[in-house]
Amino acid sequence: MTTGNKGSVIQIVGPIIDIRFEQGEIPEIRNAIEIAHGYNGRKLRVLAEVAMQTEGGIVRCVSMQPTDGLPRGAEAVDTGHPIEVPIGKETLGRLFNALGETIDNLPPLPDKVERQHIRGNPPLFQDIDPQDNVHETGIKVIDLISPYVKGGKTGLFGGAGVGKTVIIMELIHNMAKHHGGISVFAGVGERTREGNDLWLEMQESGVLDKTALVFGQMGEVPGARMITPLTALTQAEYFRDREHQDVLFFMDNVFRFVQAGSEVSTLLGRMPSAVGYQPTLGAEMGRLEERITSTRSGYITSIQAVFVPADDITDPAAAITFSHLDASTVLSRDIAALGIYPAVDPLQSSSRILDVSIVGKEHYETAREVKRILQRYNELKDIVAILGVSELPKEDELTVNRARKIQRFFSQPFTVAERFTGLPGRYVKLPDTIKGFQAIINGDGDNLPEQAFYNIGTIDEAYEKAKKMQ
Ligand SMILES: Nc1ncnc2c1ncn2[C@@H]1O[C@H](COP(=O)(O)OP(=O)(O)OP(=O)(O)O)[C@@H](O)[C@H]1O
Repeated sequence: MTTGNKGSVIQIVGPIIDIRFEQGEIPEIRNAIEIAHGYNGRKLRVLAEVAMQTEGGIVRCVSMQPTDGLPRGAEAVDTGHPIEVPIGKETLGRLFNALGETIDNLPPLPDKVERQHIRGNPPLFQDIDPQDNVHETGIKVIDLISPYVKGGKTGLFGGAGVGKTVIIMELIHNMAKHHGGISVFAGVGERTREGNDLWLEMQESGVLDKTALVFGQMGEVPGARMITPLTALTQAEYFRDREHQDVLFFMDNVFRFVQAGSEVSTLLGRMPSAVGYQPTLGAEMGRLEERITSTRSGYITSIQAVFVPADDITDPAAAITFSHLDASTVLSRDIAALGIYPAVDPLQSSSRILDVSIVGKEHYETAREVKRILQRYNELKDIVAILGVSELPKEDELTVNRARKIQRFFSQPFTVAERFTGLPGRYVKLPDTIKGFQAIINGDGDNLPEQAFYNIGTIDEAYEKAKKMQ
C-alpha cells in the first residue's frame, strides 16, 4: 500500500465526499483519507473512508465528521490504511469517539500507544471456541428463561421506551462488578445523556478503570455511528487475542448501527432492499457479529440492545440480529404497561442453552413448567375477562392464580432503577431463582396475596412481605 498520495475534493454531498486521484494512485476501498481545511478561521481535519471507486480516478468516501465548510478543491491525502484506533491497557478507564480520540477531558493518551485498524476479519473457523456455560446475571427472569452464555452473544429486543437501556445498565452493574475482567462498551446512535449516565454509573460501581467506552451518538454523522461498534470491538479483540482475557462487550444499540449503514447506503446511491434497508444488511451485520466471538485465546461475552421498530419483531434489522445470537431476551410493551419491570416476555425469550444436558434437570423443568403455566394463562385470559376466575374449573383457577404470581415474581428492583422505584436493587443467585419459581409451581405460595410477589428478590421476601401485609 502506498501512503501519502494526494487527491483533490471535487464534490461534497452531506457526509459523502468525492475525491479525484491520479491514475495509478487510487486508494483502496476502506482506506482512510485525511482532508485538512480551514473554516471560520479554524484549522479542521476531516477523516473519511473510501467506500467506492468510480470511473475517472474518483473515489466516493464516507466522512466520519461533519463536512461543514469543506471546500471543493481541498487537498486529500491517502493514509494507505483503514482507520486506526488506540488499543491496549491505556484504553481502560477512558472515553473515546468513533475515531478513537479521547473525549473525557483527561490527559491525552501517550504518543507510543499502539494503534490497530478497525476493519479486522472474524476469527478463523478452527480458532472459534463455542461455549455452553451459564453466565449468571442476577436477574431472575433472564437467568430462568433465557440464560446467557459465558462467551456467547445475547440480544435484548424491545420497542421504544420498554427498558432496554435500564436492563443493559443493570447488567453492566451486576456482570462487570462480579466478572472482574475487562469490559468494553459501544454506545451507538443513542442519547448522549445515556452515555453520561453510564459513565457515572461505572464510576460509582468502581468498574470504570477496567472499562473502555466508545461513543458515536445520535448527533454524529452516519459514518461515525456505523464504525463505532468496530472501534469498540477492535479494542475488545486486543484483550481477547493478545492478553487472553475474558471480555464483556456491551452494545447499545445494534439497530442504530443498521440505521447508520442504511443512511450511508442511500447517500452512496445504492438501491434499497427489503423494507428500505440497505442491500448489504446481511453482510454488514455478519462482518460485525462474526467478530464478536470466543476463541481459544479468550472469550467475548456480549450483550446487545436491539431497538425493534414499531414493536415489529419481524423487521429485517431485528430478524437478522436474531440469527446471530445464543440467547434472546424480548421485552414487551404489554408487560411494561402492567408496571412489571424488567418487562421481559418469557414466552418470546429463548436461549440455546436452556437444554437439560446443559442447565440440568431442575432448572430446565422449572423453566418449562413456568412457561406452560403462562401459556395456559394466556389461553384462559379471554374467558376470565368475560366470566371471571371463579367460573373456571378448579385446576384452571389454580393455574391462573399461580400464573399471576409468577408474572409478579418476574419483577425485580434494579440497583440502577432505584430512582424510578425507590427500592434498593436485588441480585438473585440462580439457585435462589429456581427455588423461588419451584415454590410457586408447587403451590407453596397459594395462600399468599399476589402483591407479596411484586418487586422483590428471593421467595423468602414474599413470605416476609405477606406477613407484613396481614
Ligand atoms: N427496571 C425498571 N424499573 C423501573 N422502571 C423502569 C425499569 N426499566 C425501565 N423503566 C422505565 O422505563 C423508562 C424507559 O426505559 P429505557 O430508557 O431503558 O427504555 P429503552 O427501551 O432503552 O428506550 P429507548 O428505545 O427510547 O432508548 C425508564 O425511564 C423508566 O421510567
